[in-house]
Amino acid sequence: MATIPLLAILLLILLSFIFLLWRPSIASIRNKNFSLLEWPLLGMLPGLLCNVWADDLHGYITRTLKENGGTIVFKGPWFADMDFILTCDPINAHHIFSKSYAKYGKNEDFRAMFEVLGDGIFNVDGESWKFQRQMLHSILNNEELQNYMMTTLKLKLEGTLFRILDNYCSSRTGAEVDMQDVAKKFMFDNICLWVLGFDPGYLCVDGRSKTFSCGKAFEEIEEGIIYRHIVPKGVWEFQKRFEIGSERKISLSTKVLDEFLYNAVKIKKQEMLHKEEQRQHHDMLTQWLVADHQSPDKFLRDIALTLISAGRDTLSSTLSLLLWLVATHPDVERNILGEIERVMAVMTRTARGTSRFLISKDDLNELVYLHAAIYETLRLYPPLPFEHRCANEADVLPSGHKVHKGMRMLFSMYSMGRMEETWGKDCMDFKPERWISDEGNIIHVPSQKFMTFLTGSRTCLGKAMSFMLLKFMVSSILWNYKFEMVVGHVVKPTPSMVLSMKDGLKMRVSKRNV
Ligand code: HEM
Repeated sequence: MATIPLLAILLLILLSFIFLLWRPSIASIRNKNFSLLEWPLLGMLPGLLCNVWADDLHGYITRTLKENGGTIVFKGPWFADMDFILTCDPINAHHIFSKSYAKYGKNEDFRAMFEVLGDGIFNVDGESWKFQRQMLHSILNNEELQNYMMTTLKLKLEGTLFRILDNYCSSRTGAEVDMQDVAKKFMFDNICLWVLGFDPGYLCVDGRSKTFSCGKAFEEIEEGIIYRHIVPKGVWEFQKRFEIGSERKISLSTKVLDEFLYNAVKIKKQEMLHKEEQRQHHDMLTQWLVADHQSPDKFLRDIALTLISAGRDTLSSTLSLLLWLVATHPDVERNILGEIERVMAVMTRTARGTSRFLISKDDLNELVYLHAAIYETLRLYPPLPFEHRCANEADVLPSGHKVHKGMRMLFSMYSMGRMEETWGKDCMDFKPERWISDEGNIIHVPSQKFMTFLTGSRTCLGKAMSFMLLKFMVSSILWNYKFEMVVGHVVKPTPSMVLSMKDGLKMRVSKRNV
C-alpha cells in the first residue's frame, strides 16, 4: 500500500519536470485567464513562469494586461496561498497607494521576501517608517550633501570614466565596451562614496578589473527575490532551510554584503569619535550618525544597504538605457547636443565648468529637453518595473476586482508607461517631445499615471537628486563622446527586480569633435 503514495509523488515530480522542459507557446496560454485551479500540479507555476521568463516577462505581462483591461487575477492552488492581483490601472493605483493606503502595506510575507533589507525604510511600515522618512528627507535635501555628491561625481567622471572611455577611443581595433557593466560599476563606486564616504574602486582605469563581488551579490539576491514571488512560500522556505538553489545564492550573497557593510559601519563609527574628522565628511551615514548617534550597527547596516540599493541600480539602469535610446535615435541625440550648445552660449565664461564639464549645477534647470528625455526613458523603462503590496483587509478595487485579506497586489509600472489610454497611439515610441509644453516647459503628469517614482505617501525621496545627477552625467558624457551600437547586438530586458539588459549594452565609443 505504501507504494501508492510514493508512485503518486513520483508521477507528480515527473509531470512537473515534463512541464518545465516543455516550452509552451505564449499564444496558447494567453487567453487562459490564469486559473491555476485548473492546473493542480505544484510545479506548473514555476514552470510556466520560467518559460515566459525566458521570453521577455515584462513584454508578456504588458500584452496580457492590455488584453484584460489593465487588471488580472491569478489564482494559485488553494494550499499554496499564492493568489495575487496584477494591475497597471491608474485608478487602482490611486486607490492602493493613496486613497486607501492603510488597507495595503508591507506585511510579514513581504518582509520575509525582502529580509535582506532588514529594518530599512523599504521594508517597514508604521512608526519606524515615519521616523526614517523624516530623517532621510532632511539628509537627502541637505545642500552640503548635494555639493559633496557633485564634487565627487566630477572627480569620478574625470579621473575614472573619461579615462576608460579615452582608452577605448584610442584603441585601433575599435574595441567594444559594455556600457551597462561600466555604468553599474561606476554608479556603485559613486553611491558608496555618497552613502558610506569611501570608494570601493570597482571601476578600474588600468583594465585590471577587480572582481565585482558586491555587484554580483546584489544581482543574485534580486533574482532570488523574484523567484520567491513565483513559488509557494513553503517551497522557498524549504530551500532556504537546506540552502538549495537560489536560496543558497541569497545566503552566500548576503554574507558578502554583510561583511562589506559591517566593515564600513565600523570605520564610520571610529571616525565619529573625532569631531574634526566628522566635519570633513558629508556622506549620508555620517549625517545619520550626527542626528542619531545611538543607532545600533545592525540598523546602520540596514539603512546603508537600503540607500545603496535605492541609488545604485536605479541610476545605472537609467544611465545605460538612456545611452542606448540616444544611440538609436539620432534626432534625440541632435536635440540634446543642440540644447547644451544653446545653454552654454548664454552662460558667462565663469559660470561654465571646465572644458569637459560644461553645465554647472545651477544651470542644469535650463536643460529642458534632456530632462524630458530622462522622463521618457523612465516612462518606457522604469528601473523598478514592479511594486508589491499586501492587503491588510478585504477590499474591492475601483476596477471591480475583489481582494481578500492577505492577497498580494502587484503593480506593473512597466506596463503602465505603455498604455494607449494614457500615452496615446504612439505610446511605444521614444518621444521626449511629449513631455514639453508649447511654452517650452516640462508637462506635469500626475504620479498615479506616471508611477516610476511611485505615488502616494511613499514616493521616492531621491527623485530631484536623481534628475540633478543624471542631467550632469549625461550632458558631460554625450558632449565628449559619441556612442554607437555594435551591429547585431540585441537589447532585451531581464526579468529582475531592477530593469537591466540581459546581454549588456555593447557599444563602440569615439570622441566627439567639440
Ligand atoms: C531613477 C532613479 C530612481 C527611481 C526610478 C526610484 C524609484 C523609487 C520607487 C519606485 C520607490 C518606492 C519603493 C517602494 O516603496 O517599494 C522609491 C523609494 C525610495 N527611494 Fe527612490 N528611485 C530613484 C532614485 C533614488 C535615489 C538616488 C535615492 C537616494 C539615494 C532614492 C531614495 C529612495 C528612498 C529613501 C525611498 C523610500 C521612500 C519610502 O518608503 O517612504 N531613490 N524610489
